[in-house]
Amino acid sequence: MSTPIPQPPGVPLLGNIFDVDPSNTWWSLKTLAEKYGEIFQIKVLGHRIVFIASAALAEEICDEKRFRKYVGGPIVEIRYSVHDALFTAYDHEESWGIAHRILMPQLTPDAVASHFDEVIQCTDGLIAKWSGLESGARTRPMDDLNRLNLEANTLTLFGKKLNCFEGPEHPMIKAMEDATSEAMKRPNRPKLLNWLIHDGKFKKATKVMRGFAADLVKERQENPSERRDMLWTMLNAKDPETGKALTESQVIDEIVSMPIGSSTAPCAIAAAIYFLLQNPDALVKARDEIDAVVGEGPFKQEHVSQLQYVAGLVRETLRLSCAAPGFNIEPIPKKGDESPVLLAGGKYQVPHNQALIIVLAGVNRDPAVFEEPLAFRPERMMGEAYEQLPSAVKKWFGNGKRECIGKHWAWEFLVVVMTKLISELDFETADPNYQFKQDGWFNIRPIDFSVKVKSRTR
Ligand code: HEM
Repeated sequence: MSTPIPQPPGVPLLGNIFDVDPSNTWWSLKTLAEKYGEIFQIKVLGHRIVFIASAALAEEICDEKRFRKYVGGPIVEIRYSVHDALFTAYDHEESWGIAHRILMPQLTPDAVASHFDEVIQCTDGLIAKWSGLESGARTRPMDDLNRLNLEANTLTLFGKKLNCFEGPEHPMIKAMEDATSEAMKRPNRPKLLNWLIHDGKFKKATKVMRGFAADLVKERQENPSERRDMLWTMLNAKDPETGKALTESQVIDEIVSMPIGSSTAPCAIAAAIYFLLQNPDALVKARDEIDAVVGEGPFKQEHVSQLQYVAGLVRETLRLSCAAPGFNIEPIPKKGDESPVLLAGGKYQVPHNQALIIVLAGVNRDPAVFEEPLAFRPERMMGEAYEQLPSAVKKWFGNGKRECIGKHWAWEFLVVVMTKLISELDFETADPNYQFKQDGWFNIRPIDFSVKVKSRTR
């Protein structure tokens, strides 16, 4: 006999519509995970969704022999903007393999390391801006970190300097926010309402994002360069397996997908600044390590792998911030077999085609794995201690075949930016009563988090 999957009581007809705040879905899911534990379900507009919030169950459904990525809900909606790109392709679409094989060589650890100087250059822009702020001025780190991310992403992958720190925010940042927020909200609204009221915003954001990508392509075509970067690869490389190249429209799809994926990284950095302010001991340890490894500088690529405490700090940030808050899984269909899928050795049962969403806020804080799961302890994310953790609590970049293709880019960016911020700036909490809360769409960031920042006093 299986155990019923817990579900909040809900209301007649509308089900659990009021249990999930449409403007902060992931915070609602975190709250439900805290209440219901390892597994729970909700029903909205007749759809049942099952959420997984423990390390053991996440480990089980990350088994690629039984389960695969579920392309549904918001991921299907954002296909309006990027079609069958890497992030949005269905399992059966050939486009995924073609794009993956073409683009992967540009995102290996070595390829990413070759852009070290560019990431430093972009980060120097941020540091100059922050150290030039008037004494005592408050700033919201998220705003400038979004600018830094777009600047670094566009420069390293597409060879274009945007000068994002100057003037008003680049329109791409708002367009990504608008498109992803719309994609998250659409599945829970009646179709007619989407069409009547919300299509306009989605179309406008998509036009801005695709226009941004088209301009990058046009500029490169009009000014051919020796640079063999991601953009060159997108425009020239062929899939070694099928011999196919990306079509013009697919190039735009993949260009747009990169800054959207990458916009998770600034969310993690903003959270790391918060965690360090709350944990001054960790800041001291990180500074001591950076001072010992990099010293008076210059900071070089070969230092990155030596910064073990900073690496632990970045991993602990990814664990606790859940900057990418979850990902979707479904059972691999078996021809002619519609029998229920058993979880935890039969303790739970779900239909053969049930969408399962991993809520990392539950998995990453599972008390069965972590002592004091809410404490920020970079040490548990270093060396042997880290190696021994179950793989389910290290899924901040997703799972298996559909794991984040930008994970090495993200890692380099996070370690380099954190190292420079820690060694060159002093942060102070702007509001001592600030309560950490996050919101967001495809990624989550601290809400209304402000700091005071100045050059480091040595
Ligand atoms: C801290 C930073 C990042 C985190 C935590 C993160 C997390 C993730 C996760 C969890 C997935 C899997 C999504 C799913 O299963 O539906 C994913 C996929 C993806 N990410 Fe990232 N990501 C980050 C940075 C980046 C960067 C820097 C890029 C681009 C340079 C990127 C591009 C992508 C793409 C294209 C996919 C789809 C991959 C595929 O299905 O083949 N991400 N990411």
